[in-house]
Amino acid sequence: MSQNAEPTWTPPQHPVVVLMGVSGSGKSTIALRLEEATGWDFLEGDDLHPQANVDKMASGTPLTDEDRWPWLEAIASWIREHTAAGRAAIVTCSALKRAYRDILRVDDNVVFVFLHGSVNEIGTRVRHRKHQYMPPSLLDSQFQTLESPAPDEHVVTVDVDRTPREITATILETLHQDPESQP
Ligand SMILES: Nc1ncnc2c1ncn2[C@@H]1O[C@H](COP(=O)(O)OP(=O)(O)OP(=O)(O)O)[C@@H](O)[C@H]1O
Ligand SMILES: O=C(O)[C@H](O)[C@@H](O)[C@H](O)[C@H](O)CO
Repeated sequence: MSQNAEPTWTPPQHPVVVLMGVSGSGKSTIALRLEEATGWDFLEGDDLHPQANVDKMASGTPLTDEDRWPWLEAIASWIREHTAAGRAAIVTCSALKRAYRDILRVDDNVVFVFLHGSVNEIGTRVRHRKHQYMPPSLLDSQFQTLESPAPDEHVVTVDVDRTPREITATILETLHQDPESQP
């Protein structure tokens, strides 16, 4: 794990954790584990894609910025409701570009966790899974679009070459939550 935040960084008391990364990096897998461990509200960001976006991806065409803006705004609204209410939460969203993350970073309660892996490693995973609409052929464009978080974004980066349990424990420790709370 590399923690890009300053050494003195303390997690917010009621964080909204955005699990980001390319398709197949493990966002949903880790989010479900975090949800089980913490009981925090959970949004699968893909559930807010309009049908046109889903159809486009299913046909093997990458989304454009224009396709993504309204989707990102919808996720940001959900995040804002939670930070305003002081409710901790977990969200999955690819958030591939900095401009996308800037929309989601509604205030200091938002903590991005970047699930980082190589195209080979994640490629093997997506070829071996079944997904409702996302074809493995779109993985290259996901990596081409990805802007790795810059140090000043204070994103927590976690390598995905470990078990989901280990990755989740690392994230819980970073958030000052009990890693033993995982079922
Ligand atoms: N740490 C891990 N080790 C091994 N396999 C993993 C790990 N994390 C996830 N996987 C597997 O990799 C595949 C992709 O994971 P997952 O669906 O959670 O990714 P995702 O980022 O949510 O993908 P998408 O954005 O396309 O929905 C799944 O088959 C999952 O079981
Ligand atoms: O920004 C994007 O291109 C999309 O969010 C994709 O990442 C897909 O939604 C996801 O990978 C499928 O699950």
